[in-house]
Amino acid sequence: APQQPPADAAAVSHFQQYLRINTAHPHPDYQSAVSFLKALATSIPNLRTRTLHLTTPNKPLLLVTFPGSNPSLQSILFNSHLDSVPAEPSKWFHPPFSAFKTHDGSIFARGAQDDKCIAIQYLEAIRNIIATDPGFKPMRTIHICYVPDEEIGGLDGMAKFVESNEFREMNVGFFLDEGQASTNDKYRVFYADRSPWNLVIKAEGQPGHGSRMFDNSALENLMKSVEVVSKFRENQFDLVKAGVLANSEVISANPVYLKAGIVSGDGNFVMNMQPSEAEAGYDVRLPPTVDPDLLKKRIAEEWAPATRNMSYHIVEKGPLRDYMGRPLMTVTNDSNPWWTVFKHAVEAVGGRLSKPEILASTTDARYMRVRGIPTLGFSPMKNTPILLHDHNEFLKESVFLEGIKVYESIIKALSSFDTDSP
Ligand SMILES: CSCC[C@H](NC=O)C(=O)O
Ligand SMILES: [Zn+2]
Ligand SMILES: [Zn+2]
Repeated sequence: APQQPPADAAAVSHFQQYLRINTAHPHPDYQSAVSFLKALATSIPNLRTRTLHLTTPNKPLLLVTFPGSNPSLQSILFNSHLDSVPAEPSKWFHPPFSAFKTHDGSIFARGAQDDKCIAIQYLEAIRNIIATDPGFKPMRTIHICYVPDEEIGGLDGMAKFVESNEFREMNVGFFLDEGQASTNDKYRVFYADRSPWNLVIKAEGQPGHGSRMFDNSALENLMKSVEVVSKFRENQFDLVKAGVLANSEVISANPVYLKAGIVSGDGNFVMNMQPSEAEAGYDVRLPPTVDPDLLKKRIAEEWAPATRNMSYHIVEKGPLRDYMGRPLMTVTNDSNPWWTVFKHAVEAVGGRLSKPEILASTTDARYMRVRGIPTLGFSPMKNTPILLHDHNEFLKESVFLEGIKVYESIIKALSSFDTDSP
């Protein structure tokens, strides 16, 4: 194996140890994850830790703090969620909680990209800064939070945290959350997330014998709607395929379930009965640039029209506007000083950023943006296939280590930046 400085080998080993803790839903081992991270943080001089229990004892939130020399300045908060989505071991080359490292340095594990890399990188970056300059003290206080439940919407995690006194007292000025891997030489950065809606459309209709022909059966009505939604989806997707808009800039409406039919005692569907009810579920995502009321009107008039005996239910899984009524987007130009400092810090270590993007999915960043806190999504992984939530998620150790250097630069720059944003 190639020679590796001991600090790098230790950082990689910490990453692997963390990946071996199974924090996948539905039974994430948060206790082990928090004890591990707490021990890792306390092995670094000057870091303090606090564990908060905002809901039940089995959903802890770990807060790591590096106190700044000027507590009157707004602090910086780095975030990483503790949980992962499940993995199907039989579909993986290496067991998903083994953190197996191949001869070419690829580390396979659920969470390697999403988002256990940044959890360890934040801490190792601070460790390196202090190792190089034992007298280093940030001017602004730096916090890292490790939160539960991001993958299931964050209601018992970040949503509760931002309501807490602990959070209010932190006086956060800038928030850095997870991003996504980039397949090219530039790092990606995200200034907004799409907002998720869970949409259920239901049809009711006349039941009847399977042999009868009549109008307005529930399934016939539902299938008409399914076609209409598919057509809308196709039009949106065509804009992406034509290169007019990015994936995350259109509305997606993907079918996730269909439910209909009469089930008999033996568990099979009854074949000669037309059901009186049928429903379809959609995962809908709205970019912050669209008007949600227009989509609601379309759903009411075209996707689930009462004239076809249809009804619908939307569960909005996140806010669309901040407390000032503005779309949830962080400014990425020089009018936002945090952006300028962040960008220069990435460039100072030879990194290049691609054009800021909207994230196609949803993260806990929305809970900060809704409070007007400037927030970027960033996970420094370049030349890396995008494998979050996929089988065989992996990250190369060289990419992981390079990310630590990027955070060293970001942490130093942001924590010593002295004009408070307006
Ligand atoms: C309803 S919030 C869901 C959050 C989840 N986040 C990551 O995948 C997502 O589906 O985007
Ligand atoms: Zn994530
Ligand atoms: Zn995820």
